[in-house]
Amino acid sequence: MLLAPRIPIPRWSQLPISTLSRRLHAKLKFSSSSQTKLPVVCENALQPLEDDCNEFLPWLERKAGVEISSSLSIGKSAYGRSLIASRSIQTGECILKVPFNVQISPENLPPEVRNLLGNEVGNLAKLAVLILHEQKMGQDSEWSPYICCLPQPGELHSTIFWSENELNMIRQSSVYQETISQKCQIKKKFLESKLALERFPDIFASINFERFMHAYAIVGSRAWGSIKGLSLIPFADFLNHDGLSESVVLSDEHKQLSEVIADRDYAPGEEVLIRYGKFPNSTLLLDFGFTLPHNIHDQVQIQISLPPDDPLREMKLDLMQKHCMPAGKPVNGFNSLEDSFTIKEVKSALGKGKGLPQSLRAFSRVLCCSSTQELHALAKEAAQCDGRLARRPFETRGREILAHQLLLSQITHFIEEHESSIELLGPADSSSRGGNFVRRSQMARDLLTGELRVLKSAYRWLKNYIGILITADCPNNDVSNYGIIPM
Ligand SMILES: C[S@@+](CC[C@H](N)C(=O)[O-])C[C@H]1O[C@@H](n2cnc3c(N)ncnc32)[C@H](O)[C@@H]1O
Repeated sequence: MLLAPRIPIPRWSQLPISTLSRRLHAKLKFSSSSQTKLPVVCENALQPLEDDCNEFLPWLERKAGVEISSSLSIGKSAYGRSLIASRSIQTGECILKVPFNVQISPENLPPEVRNLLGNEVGNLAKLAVLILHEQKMGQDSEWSPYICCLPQPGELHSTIFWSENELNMIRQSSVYQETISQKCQIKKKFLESKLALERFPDIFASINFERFMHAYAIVGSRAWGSIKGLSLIPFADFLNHDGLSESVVLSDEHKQLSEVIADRDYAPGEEVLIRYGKFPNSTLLLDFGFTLPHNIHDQVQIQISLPPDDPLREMKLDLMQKHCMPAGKPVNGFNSLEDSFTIKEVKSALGKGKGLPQSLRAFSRVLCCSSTQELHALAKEAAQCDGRLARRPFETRGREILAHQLLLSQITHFIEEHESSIELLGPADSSSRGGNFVRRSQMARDLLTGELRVLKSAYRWLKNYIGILITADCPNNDVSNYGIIPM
């Protein structure tokens, strides 16, 4: 997550650390409506904390030398540890302030370890090493009360911890591939850190890849990043996520603290939630190990490729590269025309709201060209406009229809794949296997149904667009000239 700077007009934007790192080289059930935010009656009633957490806040306040919160206490909900209003909270009230001096950053690593970890290791891995170090110190760690509260192995549900069988449930989603890449990335970080760790066998001898990955996932799901780097913010990191909340963790450089302002009133006993970011279920699942049943930020990543037997393949590839189309980038060093496009929910099939990404529509226009003349015409048009290829509808309506029919058939294919994967999962909670499998099946279902919703919205938009073109061109719906099947 990214800390929003504490500036007069707050910027409500955050990113999870692991998403950031990937880009750079990373129940108490509440209704999801921000208007009501009433607790939904469920089996997961809020429980007072039965473990040492009663002592946690006083310990942190002693360490910080200031009061951190007068309105929150630590509780347990189905989301794990959580922060609960210990009295009425008013909208706009500052509910916690955690000074920088009790935040944990790579600077807190013992200098002899820190100096051995090169820049290439990165802050996320350094913080993971720090957690492993403090765990080894046990009661002697100055952070021991905090380290004890972190999730244990087996308690995290990011897809990096899923078995091959469990991962198969989400094979149709891009999260499947992203999980594999993320595990490779963590392995790389482990090997880079290992060289340094081996110099301290008494501390790190028992550290294997699994333990490193667990520590890495802890950091990825609960550290905040800012221009200064990356830090764990004890107490603030007990706050759970609501995608509709307007509360985020703010950073005040001037006062040297992080704080949270309530975005609504809370009654005593209610769980206080913040927004980690405007994250789709794919991000929540990979980086945080949970999903939301209906996530308004859902999106789907689709991959479209140019058929290898397209006679104009080389020319199309060349043109796309010249015009810096994302899909023109060589993949794995090969001249492959394939890339992924992100589709968000298309709000209305009738033209209101956002349509499909322009880059995707441009890609399919290039894909459907069947002569060198057509491609030359696209290049000429791009040169005369803003340099971007195929951004305008084809002048010949039939070509525009074909380009969008091509997209429609791809989207239909993705819809069918998602539908059969969801069917294979069976109805919710019907699995005879208990524990993690049931939980992860539900996450897979949330992920795939969210992506399906987005795909269907794209499908409706495309059908509507094609329908308009066909009707405009062929009032009698005689589309036989185009070789198009009437819809
Ligand atoms: C920053 S920590 C929040 C405190 C955490 N519950 C704990 O036990 O320490 C983030 C983790 O909390 C859980 N979490 C947060 N919001 C959630 C939600 N809306 N639904 C399910 N789990 C959630 C996930 O396990 C996530 O990785």
